[in-house]
Amino acid sequence: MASSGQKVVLITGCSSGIGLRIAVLLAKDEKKRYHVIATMRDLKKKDKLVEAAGDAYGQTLTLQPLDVCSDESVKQCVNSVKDRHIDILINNAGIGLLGPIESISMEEMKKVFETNFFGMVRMIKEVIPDMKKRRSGHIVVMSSVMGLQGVVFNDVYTASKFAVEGFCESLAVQLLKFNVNMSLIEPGPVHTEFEMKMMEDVAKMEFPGADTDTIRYFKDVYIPSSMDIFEAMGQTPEDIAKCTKKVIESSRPRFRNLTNSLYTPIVAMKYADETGGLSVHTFYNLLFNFGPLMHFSMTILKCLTCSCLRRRTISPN
Ligand SMILES: NC(=O)C1=CN([C@@H]2O[C@H](COP(=O)(O)OP(=O)(O)OC[C@H]3O[C@@H](n4cnc5c(N)ncnc54)[C@H](OP(=O)(O)O)[C@@H]3O)[C@@H](O)[C@H]2O)C=CC1
Ligand SMILES: CC1=C(/C=C/C(C)=C/C=C/C(C)=C/C=O)C(C)(C)CCC1
Repeated sequence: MASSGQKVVLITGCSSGIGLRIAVLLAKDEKKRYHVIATMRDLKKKDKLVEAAGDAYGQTLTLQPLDVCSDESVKQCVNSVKDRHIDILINNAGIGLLGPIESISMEEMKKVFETNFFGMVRMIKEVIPDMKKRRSGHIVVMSSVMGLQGVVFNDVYTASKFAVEGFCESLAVQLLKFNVNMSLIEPGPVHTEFEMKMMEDVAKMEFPGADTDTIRYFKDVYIPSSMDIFEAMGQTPEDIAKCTKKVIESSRPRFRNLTNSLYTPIVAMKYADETGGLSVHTFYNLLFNFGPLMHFSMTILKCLTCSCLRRRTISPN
């Protein structure tokens, strides 16, 4: 149970990756300012978290089952919290989906929206009545740079994160009237199981319904370039956890928080040309004309990220 003065933080999707690291970092806060309710849909997967939490487990960190795709599970979990008092909700649970849309079933696409978008909405709907009543609270959402800029062959995942962005941007205004803050964290590539799960899915894919050219562009052009991007730009889940901690500890938390300054030019490009042409053609060229030279284009990207742009992101340290 939280002791007085401690902030209650509920985090979704703590069995691995970013959620696990945020839970551990907050639970190990040296001033013990947080009581972390780390949730996961299958408690059989708790070992990695329990081990990483060490002494904090059972003290500043407790576990609860929570599946963001189930109304009942969300209700049960929030009801299990003393007085339903949650100071900070961190919506982290999410899944990826990669590949030509011709090969992806509608069921798979709906699952991505059910988890990434409706899962977040379900959580927020459950906690805001109490936060509004108390005139205090902070909702943090793990969005993505793919919520700001579309990326080829990530069509459905990107769409789910765009939905997250639109929803939160709209709700943030109303919540501010009740002194409830809303913050989006916008990571680029992060080395977690997310990356592994997607690559495993791709290896198994047979691409029904897709033509040979599309399959070739996906497997021989996109995948190697994407691996280069992960290698050159990839952050660790610890980096994202540190950025998230900074955001929740800020006296005036920002709404959007890029974690990787290398992405700033990509996002800026979108706002530099409202017709969208600059983004579409730059991405086309980077992938199809400079794809084999991706290492080289990564260097250009790094040069573009000058110090004034760097100031606009939150460094993990
Ligand atoms: N890795 C990356 O490159 C990036 C990731 N993100 C976002 O970060 C978030 C975390 O991803 P990351 O840590 O990388 O990936 P992981 O796959 O390591 O973690 C995802 C977590 O979400 C959980 N989850 C999935 N479905 C549900 C559900 N229905 N209910 C509850 N939990 C669920 C998973 O649980 P289980 O073990 O049960 O499957 C797991 O704990 C996601 O929202 C993702 O979109 C954003 C930008 C980049
Ligand atoms: C930037 C960029 C590319 C890839 C970006 C990738 C792979 C981003 C991954 C982001 C993730 C994993 C976000 C999770 O939410 C391409 C298309 C190769 C073309 C050149 C520019």
